[in-house]
Order: sequence, then structure tokens, then C-alpha cells
Amino acid sequence: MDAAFQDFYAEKFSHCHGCGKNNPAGHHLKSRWDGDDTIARFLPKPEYSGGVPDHVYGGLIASLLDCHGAASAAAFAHRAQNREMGSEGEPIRYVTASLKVDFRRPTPMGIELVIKGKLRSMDERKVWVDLTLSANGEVCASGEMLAVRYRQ
Ligand SMILES: CCCCCCCCCCCC(=O)SCCNC(=O)CCNC(=O)[C@H](O)C(C)(C)COP(=O)(O)OP(=O)(O)OC[C@H]1O[C@@H](n2cnc3c(N)ncnc32)[C@H](O)[C@@H]1OP(=O)(O)O
Repeated sequence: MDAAFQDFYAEKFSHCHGCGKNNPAGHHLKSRWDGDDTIARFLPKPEYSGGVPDHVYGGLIASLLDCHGAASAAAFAHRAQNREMGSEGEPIRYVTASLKVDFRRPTPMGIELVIKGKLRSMDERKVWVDLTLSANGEVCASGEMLAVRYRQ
């Protein structure tokens, strides 16, 4: 499988609970291209249940959208410059400035979740990403993110 966007984060930026490869207790979310959009897949562990055992905890859903959105913003910005993630030159990295989540229906446990990102727009320092999280082909949550380029 192709490398994920997060695989190109510098070691010092790889401690995120949601997507950092250097966080042994983390989720290790992996985001990749899906045509012009982005995609990640994730199967929650049983301890991430919500109010009832067969629904996913909303905080985990927000976390997945957060990490996928920030990684997608970086990928969109690289592509806008005709660069690949991990290409030579200064890495372009984004942090989440704002994230709105709409929980549309309960998210079932025990099913691989599909998280998608779509570029809405970008300017010099900001990227707006539309996000969805689906199970069994149904959108369970959607999100809107503003990601701001991280100044190193
Ligand atoms: C560690 C590296 C890892 C880099 C590698 C990635 C690791 C994985 C990340 C996973 C995703 C996360 O969880 S990230 C972690 C959660 N997020 C954070 O901790 C970010 C905390 N916030 C910040 O550090 C800061 O507020 C920033 C960087 C977002 C912005 O601060 P700044 O650099 O001083 O810039 P500032 O002028 O305030 O804002 C820039 C522009 O964005 C707009 N703006 C800023 N915030 C907002 C907002 N909430 N809603 C609307 N607009 C906003 C401003 O109006 C401005 O627009 P204009 O006037 O220019 O038009």
C-alpha cells in the first residue's frame, strides 16, 4: 500500500494520539489520496463505545476527523504546488484551527469506518476541508475544518 500522509510527518511531529507513529498508545490513523479527495479507514477498538456498547464514542469520531482533516490539508497544499508529500523542500504542515462536527446518526461499532476529505478552498495560509465519516456506506458524521499552516 502507498505511504500515508502521516508517514511523512517529521519524527518530532509524530506524537499525536490520533495519527502519530511515535505514540504507542495512539490510533495511528493513515490518510491517503482517493482521486482528488482523501480517505482513511479505521476500526475502533471495543473500548471506544459511546453511551451504548454498539455505538462509537463521539470524541473518537471528532478525533478521526481532526487528524484526517489536518493531514488532508497538508496533502492538498502539496498538490497545489505540484509536490508530493515527502518531496524535497520545506514540508508543508497544518494544524486544526477550527473543527465543526455534525453527528447525523449513531455510528455502529465493529465496522470499519471510512473517513473522507474534500478540499473546499484554500488561500495562502488556510485550508478549508469538508469531511465525512461513514459506516456501511452511510454517512454517520460530517465535519468542516479550517486548518492553518504551521509556522516552524
Ligand atoms: C505542532 C505541529 C504539528 C504539524 C504536523 C501535524 C500533526 C498532526 C495534527 C493533527 C491535528 C491536530 O490535532 S492539531 C492540534 C489541535 N490544534 C492546535 O493545537 C492549534 C492551536 N492553535 C494555534 O496554534 C493557533 O491558533 C494557530 C496556529 C491555528 C493560528 O495562530 P497564528 O499562527 O498566530 O495565526 P492567526 O493569525 O491567529 O490565524 C491565522 C489565520 O487563521 C484565522 N483563524 C485562526 N484560528 C481560527 C478559528 N478558530 N476560526 C476561524 N479563523 C481562524 C485567523 O483569523 C487568521 O486569518 P487571516 O487574518 O490571516 O485571514
